[in-house]
Amino acid sequence: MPALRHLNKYFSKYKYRLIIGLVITIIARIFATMVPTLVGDSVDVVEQYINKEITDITQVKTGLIINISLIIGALLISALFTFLMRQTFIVVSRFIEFDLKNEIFQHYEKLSLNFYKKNRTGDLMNRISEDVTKVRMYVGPAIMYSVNTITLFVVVISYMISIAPELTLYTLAPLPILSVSIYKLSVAIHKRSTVVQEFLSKLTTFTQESFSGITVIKAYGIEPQTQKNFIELSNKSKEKNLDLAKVQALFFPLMVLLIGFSNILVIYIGGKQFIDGTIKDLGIIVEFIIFVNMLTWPVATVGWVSSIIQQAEASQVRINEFLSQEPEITNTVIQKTPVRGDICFDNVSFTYDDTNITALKNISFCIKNGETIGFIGKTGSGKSTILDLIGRLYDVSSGEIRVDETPIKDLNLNDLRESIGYVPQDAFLFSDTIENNIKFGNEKASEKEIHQAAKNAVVHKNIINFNKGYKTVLGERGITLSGGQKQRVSIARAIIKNPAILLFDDCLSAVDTETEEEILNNLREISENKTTFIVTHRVSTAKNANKIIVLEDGKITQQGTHNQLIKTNGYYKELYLKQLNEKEI
Ligand SMILES: Nc1ncnc2c1ncn2[C@@H]1O[C@H](COP(=O)(O)OP(=O)(O)OP(=O)(O)O)[C@@H](O)[C@H]1O
Repeated sequence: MPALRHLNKYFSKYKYRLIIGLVITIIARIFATMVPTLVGDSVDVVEQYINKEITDITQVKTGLIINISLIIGALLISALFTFLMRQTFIVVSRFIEFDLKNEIFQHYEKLSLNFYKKNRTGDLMNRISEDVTKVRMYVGPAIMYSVNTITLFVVVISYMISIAPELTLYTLAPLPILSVSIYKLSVAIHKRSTVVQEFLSKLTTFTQESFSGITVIKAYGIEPQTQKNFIELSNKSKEKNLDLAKVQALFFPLMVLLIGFSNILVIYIGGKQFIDGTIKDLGIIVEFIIFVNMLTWPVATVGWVSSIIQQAEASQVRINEFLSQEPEITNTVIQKTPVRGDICFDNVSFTYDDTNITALKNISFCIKNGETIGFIGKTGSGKSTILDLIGRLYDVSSGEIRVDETPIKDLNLNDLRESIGYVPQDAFLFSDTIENNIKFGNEKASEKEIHQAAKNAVVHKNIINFNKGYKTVLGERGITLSGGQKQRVSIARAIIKNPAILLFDDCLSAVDTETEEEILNNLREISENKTTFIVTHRVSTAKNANKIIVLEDGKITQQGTHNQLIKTNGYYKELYLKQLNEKEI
């Protein structure tokens, strides 16, 4: 089980708890094994009375009362320690589950965007939830039952051998069959439950997508078709569930059958040995029947535990596969490197690994702190890619980006990202209050600062019109903002961070031109001591920039100020005239 070695560090972390668990288990089992002996003794007392070896009934009664009190005492102590055993092992398994989930999540966060493109979200989620749960079954129940079984075996079997070796052999003979059968059954159950799980995921994805896209479903009137697809899928799911139920139903009958068989063997062989005098006391047979029943579940768990370990190993292999991935972009600089915001692209080219699309070709430009640069160009011309490279979401394929004269790779990555306020093309807001969504840019922001940022992004008035104002919850359980409102909340989030570099990726596209004008005016003041990048399709958004760069197919085709560019024939002038006409219309 090489993959499961990854968990050794956690076992070592919780070693004292595990050792205590081991001691508790041994105590619990020792007290539990006292019960059959006491029952056997009680039968012997009665037997001696019947055989007239004891004639005083009071002596029999006293013997029985003492034994019964001892049985109750041993059972209570054993129950208490069994409770403590679960408390120790299962609690440790929950701790390890928590640690492992955190380890995976932290690692996910470090991984680069390429990792997220190569792997599906469902897969990422499965490894942190389902796979961790399977691993927990190994660190919790599997270890607990193994310790329990080994302890019980050592204590019980050595005792059984000491009092009736031959009978012990016959009694234990069917148990390995039970163990192997349960193992085979567990494997079959696992296979079928994996299929059931897959169908459950399919059903969940289907329903989730249907609810998210309910507007489209209703608008196109495809409810009957959706219903049909759902029924087909849930029928298949039901069939797989029935398959699983069939093998699950075999579990307990199989156990009962094999226990019954062992009991018959004890009675038959024990009876014969009693008759021929090999066994002296009838109490031994009674003891052995109880022992067999005590051993059955632990023996069954050997098979069950083997299957749990196999599943955990497979899950840990999947988890390790992600944990072993190195982030493509790492922070190699420990010392602080504060960022002022002078940025130069020096002959930068960039090709996306997965699509092999060369999004940028020999791009060179410089911008100083306090200046604004606009990027304009057809869709797919490489504008967003430039912003991604500034935040080092990707590293350039060739050329160099310098920030404050330092190559971007020689900057402390955390300082670089902390100095950036980024407003993406698709504004993403969390299912949280508007206030918290804005504060995401600066956790320490006061209420006044939040309101000011929202005012600068011209969304304050919209927010206060909601019943709960800034406390309005967004997302699935809350209200849905319009596209333009989302963009402006996202702008407020960047502004409140007060960063050295502001990156606006086509984030005014859903805002009317008047509001856009108002936001741009506010930004002019805010960005006085900042470096601002504005990506847009609208001339009106870029026109006040100190420099405008026109991109086409990843190359710079034009650059200059608005006034220079409208006098030069080319894409910018054409766009300007077109948008001017639209405005007049
Ligand atoms: N994450 C990505 N992985 C692979 N290829 C990408 C990725 N993002 C963009 N591309 C490709 O790179 C090229 C440039 O895309 P980019 O998003 O930079 O263009 P854009 O000018 O911002 O476009 P738009 O105006 O439509 O936002 C496109 O051909 C696009 O298909």
